[in-house]
Amino acid sequence: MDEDTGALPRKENFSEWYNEILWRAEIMDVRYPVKGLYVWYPHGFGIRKRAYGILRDLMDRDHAETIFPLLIPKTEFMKEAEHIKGFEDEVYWVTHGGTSELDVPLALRPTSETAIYPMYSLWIRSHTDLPLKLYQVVNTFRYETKHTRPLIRLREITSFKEAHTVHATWEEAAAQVEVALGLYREFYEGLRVPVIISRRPAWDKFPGADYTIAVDTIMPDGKTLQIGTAHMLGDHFSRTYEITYEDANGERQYAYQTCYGISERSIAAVVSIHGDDKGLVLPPEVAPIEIVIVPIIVGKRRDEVLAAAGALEEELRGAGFTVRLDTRDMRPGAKYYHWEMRGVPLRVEVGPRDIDANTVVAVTRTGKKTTLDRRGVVEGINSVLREFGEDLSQAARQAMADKIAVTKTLEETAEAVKAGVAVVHWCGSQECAEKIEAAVDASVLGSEIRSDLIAVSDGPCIACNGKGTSALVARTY
Ligand SMILES: Nc1ncnc2c1ncn2[C@@H]1O[C@H](COS(=O)(=O)NC(=O)[C@@H](N)CS)[C@@H](O)[C@H]1O
Ligand SMILES: [Zn+2]
Repeated sequence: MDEDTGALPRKENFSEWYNEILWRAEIMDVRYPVKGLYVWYPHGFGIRKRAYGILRDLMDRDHAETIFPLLIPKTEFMKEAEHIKGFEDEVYWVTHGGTSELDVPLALRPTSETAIYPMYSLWIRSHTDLPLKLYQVVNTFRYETKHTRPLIRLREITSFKEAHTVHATWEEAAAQVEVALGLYREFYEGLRVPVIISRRPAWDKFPGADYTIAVDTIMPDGKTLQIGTAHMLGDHFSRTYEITYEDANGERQYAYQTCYGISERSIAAVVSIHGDDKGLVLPPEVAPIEIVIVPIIVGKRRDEVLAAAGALEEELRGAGFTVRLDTRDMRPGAKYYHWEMRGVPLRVEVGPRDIDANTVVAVTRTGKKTTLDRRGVVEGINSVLREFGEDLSQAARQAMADKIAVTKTLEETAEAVKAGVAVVHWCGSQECAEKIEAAVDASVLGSEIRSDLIAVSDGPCIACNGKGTSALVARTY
């Protein structure tokens, strides 16, 4: 990559800041010659790798990972009416193999229900086969007609983690939706990304689902980003794909299902929420390089400093950190700038004074400086990084809290959604939702809100004065 120079746009100009940081911090190259398809730079891929490592650890607690085929025969895809209606404008079709036309066109999976469920129908025979909980991390394809955006709205979703579970009863499936939301909450805690969970209105639920519960975060420009969803599928798909099981009395029953997904929007959230005017700020948990060592080389003691820096690198690597010793022939300030842009959480400086005092200077990405004893340096760094991660969580929570306003009238709501999320009383009717959306130029995002930053209450619907409860209204990505 060409060495970067010059300051980023200020983060308050979020859209420009976001577009520039993707290449300046070597996350994604947007120059691929197909709209909506982008290329991971290795540094960005390293963030994804660590983030999805956390996600897999959570999923592997009680799911099994596998991979289903990418291509779905039209005959299977077209079976579930509501699902088709929801996706027919977004599906890519493969119609030829080489020069010969395929007798059955093949869909590129937009999501994998119609690839997986015909196999579930073959695999599930008895209640002893249940519950079945599988997931895959694959690329999926959606011919998005809305504005595409790297990491946020892609036509090839490269990091689509989709779980598909099968249960004997509706209640067990409903409980699994709650398990999924718990996993997502833990995942985003690991990324230090605050979330608001809510139930999507019926007209926004996943095609073919009974209901959808979504995980949103609030981006720096006040718009919300849906960074995960969990769907209760009931027995809609099991009736369409004949997923039945013999119960303990030998009766054939239709199974009940859920599915839940996360994509690289999780990385968009990390980049957007923690970044600052100097570049990326990465939580240690997902930083491809956690520590960069910068030797402060002063004249004749050059070799001594380099030797000390090398020994420190060995020790830190031995302790399990991903560490980089930067011995490039550059001013220290230019090195600081380079690694700050890439979000490295901790810089450790080693100079002649430190050697004499048997200390090192640790500087976090957000500028907190600590002098550490060279002896016990691993413990010292661990506590500095732990505190750094906590500080990121707190700052992100506060930033979210500052973007949430409880509003009582349409006028107040119209004002509030320009900078963030409004919490209003809504009766739940589509008619009132449309009135609200028209009046405030934002979306009714969800009800049954779960967030420790929002106190849910009852009150008169701001559109009809009827019995209402708290609901989210916001502009969305
Ligand atoms: N075009 C897109 N680009 C990036 N991420 C997307 C895109 N479309 C959806 N997502 C993300 O993927 C998540 C799951 O997608 S979904 O349509 O809501 N749900 C499903 O596809 C279900 N089969 C659960 S896996 C969404 O919550 C959203 O965060
Ligand atoms: Zn109403």
